[in-house]
Amino acid sequence: MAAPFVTLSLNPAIDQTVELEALLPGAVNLARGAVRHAAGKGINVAACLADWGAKVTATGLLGEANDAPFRALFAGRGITDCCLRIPGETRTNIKLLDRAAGATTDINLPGTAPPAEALDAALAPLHAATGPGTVAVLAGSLPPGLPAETYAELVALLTEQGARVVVDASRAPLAAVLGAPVLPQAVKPNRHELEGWAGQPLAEREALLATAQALAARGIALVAVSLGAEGALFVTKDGAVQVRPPAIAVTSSVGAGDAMVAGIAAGLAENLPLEALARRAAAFSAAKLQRTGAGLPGRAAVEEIAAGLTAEPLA
Ligand SMILES: Nc1ncnc2c1ncn2[C@@H]1O[C@H](COP(=O)(O)OP(=O)(O)O)[C@@H](O)[C@H]1O
Ligand SMILES: O=P(O)(O)OC[C@H]1O[C@](O)(COP(=O)(O)O)[C@@H](O)[C@@H]1O
Repeated sequence: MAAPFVTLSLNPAIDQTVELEALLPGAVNLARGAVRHAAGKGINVAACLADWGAKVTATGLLGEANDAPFRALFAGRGITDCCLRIPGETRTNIKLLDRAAGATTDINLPGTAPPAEALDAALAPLHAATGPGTVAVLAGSLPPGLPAETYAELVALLTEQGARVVVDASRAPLAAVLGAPVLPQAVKPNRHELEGWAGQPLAEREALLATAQALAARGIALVAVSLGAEGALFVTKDGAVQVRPPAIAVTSSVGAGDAMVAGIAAGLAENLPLEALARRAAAFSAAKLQRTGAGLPGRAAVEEIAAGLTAEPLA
């Protein structure tokens, strides 16, 4: 039977989070400590959905030399592990938490080029886990050597299989998805990614909204534009809302976007109306911000946060 949720992670990562009093570029920085987590966009989405209580299958590529943290995460969360192991290591991305500035500096490595035959072998379980009603999440960068059209082609194939497809990508893969004849059900660019696609700054909310509305008018059912501490815009062809985050202490913003993607996927699976879906997605992010590493505190806590949020209608 097809899984309700399937994620694809072609370029996952181990996130090494290094905590500093203050980041001083060009100087010797003494860290308070460091932690390592299995991560990457699709993996983080799978962890959040599993913590929400959903049945999730994780597909994609993992380096066989350092897959222990991923195996532990899948086992701990009850995620079905259908990731293909390939020779070598999954990349390590560095996250520098600057406590004084309250900011995170991300250093994301390119990842390792997979062997030629690996892509088809990795995609077979994705297709096997997909059927009518599946929500398929394609998230994160592509490793070196994979064509920019990889996600765009998958959107068409998975849609043909009856899935609702959510894409979280940037740069050339995002442009390919947005320019393809078959569009996904939902996309979640952040401001920077949407500006990169539009080829111009989108400083004002009106410009962001107009760009998102143009994409929705072309046939993407939900366009979510995440704006960090300003929250996010959620746009359909029939309406638009902004949800602002609750006042909470931020432990780590790494993975907040992935949590939002998971919330969108959970909302799509239940056919939630725009306002409820937006509050759920923002609540997933808010719940994630209170912890380092992927995941949520559990469904009841997330629902409580969602109940306290307001979706402000936009003209
Ligand atoms: N510093 C922050 N304070 C409050 N909420 C935040 C903060 N950073 C992120 N969020 C929440 O997480 C969501 C996703 O974060 P964002 O940084 O926009 O995504 P991405 O990680 O994809 O760049 C935001 O829409 C917002 O709801
Ligand atoms: O696949 P990319 O674009 O290189 O990003 C990978 C990085 O993004 C993350 O998934 C976090 O993403 P968000 O902060 O946007 O939610 C990290 O875990 C990972 O190191």
